[in-house]
Amino acid sequence: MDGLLVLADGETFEGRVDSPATATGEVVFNTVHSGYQEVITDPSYAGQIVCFTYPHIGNYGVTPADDQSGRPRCRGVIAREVTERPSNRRAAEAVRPWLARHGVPVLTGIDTRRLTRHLREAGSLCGAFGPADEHDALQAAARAEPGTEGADLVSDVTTREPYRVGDGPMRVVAYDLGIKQDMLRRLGRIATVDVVPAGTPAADVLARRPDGVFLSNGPGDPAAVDVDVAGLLGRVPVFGVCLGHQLLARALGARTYKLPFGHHGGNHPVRRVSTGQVEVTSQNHNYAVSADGVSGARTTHVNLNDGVVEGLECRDARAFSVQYHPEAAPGPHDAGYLFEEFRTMMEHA
Ligand SMILES: NC(=O)CC[C@H](N)C(=O)O
Repeated sequence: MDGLLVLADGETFEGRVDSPATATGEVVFNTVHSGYQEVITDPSYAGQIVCFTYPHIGNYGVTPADDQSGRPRCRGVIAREVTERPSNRRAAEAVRPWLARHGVPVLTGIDTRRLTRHLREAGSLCGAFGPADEHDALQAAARAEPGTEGADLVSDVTTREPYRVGDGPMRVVAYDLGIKQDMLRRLGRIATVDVVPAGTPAADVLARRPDGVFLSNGPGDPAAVDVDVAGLLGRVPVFGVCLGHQLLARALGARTYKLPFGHHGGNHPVRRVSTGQVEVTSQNHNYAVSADGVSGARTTHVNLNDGVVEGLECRDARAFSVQYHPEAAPGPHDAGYLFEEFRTMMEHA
């Protein structure tokens, strides 16, 4: 049926929707060419509608091994075209029925290039899409949507009970702030990992006598997420990724701020300051760390597109973090070495 996306600033985009269901959330664009399933099941996208700039998704279906959590996490999916029937006969399911089964609306046929240009110029905006004859209701929903600003979406995605994965030689406690499965797979190769809920006190974590603590990715505004990182610093090695990077930086005195439209893709160039080497990275974040105000830490990685701080290290506290995703899923594996650096830090602690 005819569909319509209405943004909070009134901009509209005509397309097609599969059902009368509507989707409301902060609209972000992701530029990956493949890996739509990893993006859609990444809990970091909770509260958001994802627009794929790549014009055609779904051609290899969905496969459980690619899930980054138990189900799709974004509020809605926008793409120029979503394949009806995957060409990959090994696929467990096609994308459209998979999304329908999980209640995630799909909008296709819109001018995704014009939407992307608009978000780049206007910045991330909340929006709502649904049947084309519901313009006024969609505009009201878009304007009423709080988005991720100040939103603690982590509590919606974290585990309620601790659980254990992996069989590596080290002992790691990982805060589940919306943790991706491929992060757990990478950690599980270097450690036996106790995954704990977001609200776990630092004292409980330290009582497990870990060799290291991992702070995971996750949705929403880091300023709205309450994890006692300061209670860990100096007592145990800490490695943070994406939201975990932002929380570590805040515990070190840094300010976090919202980027105009974030970094969401698989080809962001990041320079490693110590070697000058450039890593092509997988990224998915709307907030960033301001370098000023960080005490006792140095910037280890910088984004070559816009100079955003992409990594920090606090040698005294045996803590380091990156804004981008070393586990990829989706995207390149250039930064996989960071998990070995975490293991080395724990071995020499
Ligand atoms: N992938 C993430 O951990 C995202 C971190 C944070 N929610 C942001 O948007 O910046």
